[in-house]
Amino acid sequence: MKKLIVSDVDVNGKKVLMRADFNVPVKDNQITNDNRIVAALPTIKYVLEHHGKLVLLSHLGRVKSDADKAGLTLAPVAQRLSELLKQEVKFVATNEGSELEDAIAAMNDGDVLLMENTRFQDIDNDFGKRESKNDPKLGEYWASLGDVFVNDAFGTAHRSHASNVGIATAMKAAGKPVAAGYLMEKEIKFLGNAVENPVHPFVTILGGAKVSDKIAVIDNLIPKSDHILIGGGMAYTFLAAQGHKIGKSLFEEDRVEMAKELLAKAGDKIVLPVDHVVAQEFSNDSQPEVTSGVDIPDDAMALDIGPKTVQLFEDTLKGAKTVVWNGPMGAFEMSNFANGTLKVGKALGGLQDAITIVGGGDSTAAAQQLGIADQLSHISTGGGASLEYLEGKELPGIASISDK
Ligand SMILES: Nc1ncnc2c1ncn2[C@@H]1O[C@H](COP(=O)(O)OP(=O)(O)O)[C@@H](O)[C@H]1O
Ligand SMILES: O=C(OP(=O)(O)O)[C@H](O)COP(=O)(O)O
Repeated sequence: MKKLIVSDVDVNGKKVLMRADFNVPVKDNQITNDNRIVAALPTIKYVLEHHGKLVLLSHLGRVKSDADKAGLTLAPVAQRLSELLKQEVKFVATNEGSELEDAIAAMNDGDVLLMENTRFQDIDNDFGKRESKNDPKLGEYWASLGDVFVNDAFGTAHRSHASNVGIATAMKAAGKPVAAGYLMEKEIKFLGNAVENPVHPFVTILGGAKVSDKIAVIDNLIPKSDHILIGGGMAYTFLAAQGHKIGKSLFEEDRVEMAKELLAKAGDKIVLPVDHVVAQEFSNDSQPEVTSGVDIPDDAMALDIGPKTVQLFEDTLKGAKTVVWNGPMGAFEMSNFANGTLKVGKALGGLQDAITIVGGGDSTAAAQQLGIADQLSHISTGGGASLEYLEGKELPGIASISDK
């Protein structure tokens, strides 16, 4: 079904609400990779050049308590966006109430404003997670601030939250247009083409840290994939399910049963690490050691795949024609544990005539940091979103955009 695109709607003089995915890696309030901000620029520029009043919304990280707020403010994003646009981006340090409403009322055509992290609404209220549980009243409130809603947050499209689905639902109920942005359009086009008739061998590579989020996608990827390589923080729940010792490695006990079922269903399609780079602590100062086999000492945690695993993954990737990769193979932000991610990325870059897709905020950052991004066919801004899209699922963020 064809979706309404931002260029299909009149934005001139209108208050344009735009949901972007500015969930960028941040350390000590410094953005360490601005890929997701850069990816939103075409839509942002379109609205500004066509004299809209642009009101931006995004989440950043996962807000569980007041203590998280200082580290998860969107203020650094406003600053970076302002540098990229070479124009002031007004940052409003709240996302509800008169301060925000007054700031929007004061906007001129061509102005841009960013409100504070939408997930600050996940704490300190009677509803509970108002944003992440899609409190309809919150969606209605945000929708009341604009004339048009543009959803360009592909990275968040697998979530049904107030700032994407909630606003869209309320806008449509009020007879206002809900359009996709250019990034959303581009991602759907590329991923759609890649998976409609994927050329085999089709290899899926999964890693990263969001185990409980992403383990479920494996079920639907088993029939589509010839091989599923599992590394990074994702691997240890599977190794534990096989009865291996995993020491202090990342582990989600309540996903062990699911891991067992997936292993039984996938047979030898799932390829797991056979050795690891371990350390005593989650720190680059902690002495790295390579294990001789698959078991991990009780006092150590695995922070990267080991050299035998790198070889195994490289061998499995040989001849692959379509590869989808989400999640780094280790804690690549620390130089001692970046080798597995680098080698797997290089193996992808070296494939002949293959479609290679990397998705996710951290995976993209890893590919860029390690200098392999330009060797890949497509860098998707969505990790979980691209995986669920590839599974064939209808993503709620996309479904809630108006049809043409
Ligand atoms: N073995 C590991 N132990 C702990 N964390 C890991 C491990 N391997 C990878 N990670 C972490 O996973 C994070 C990225 O995971 P995730 O958010 O799922 O990826 P993406 O953002 O690309 O979708 C990185 O911050 C990385 O440090
Ligand atoms: O970074 C994101 O997902 P990703 O890590 O799967 O790419 C999105 O911004 C969604 O964030 P969430 O997984 O906290 O809902």
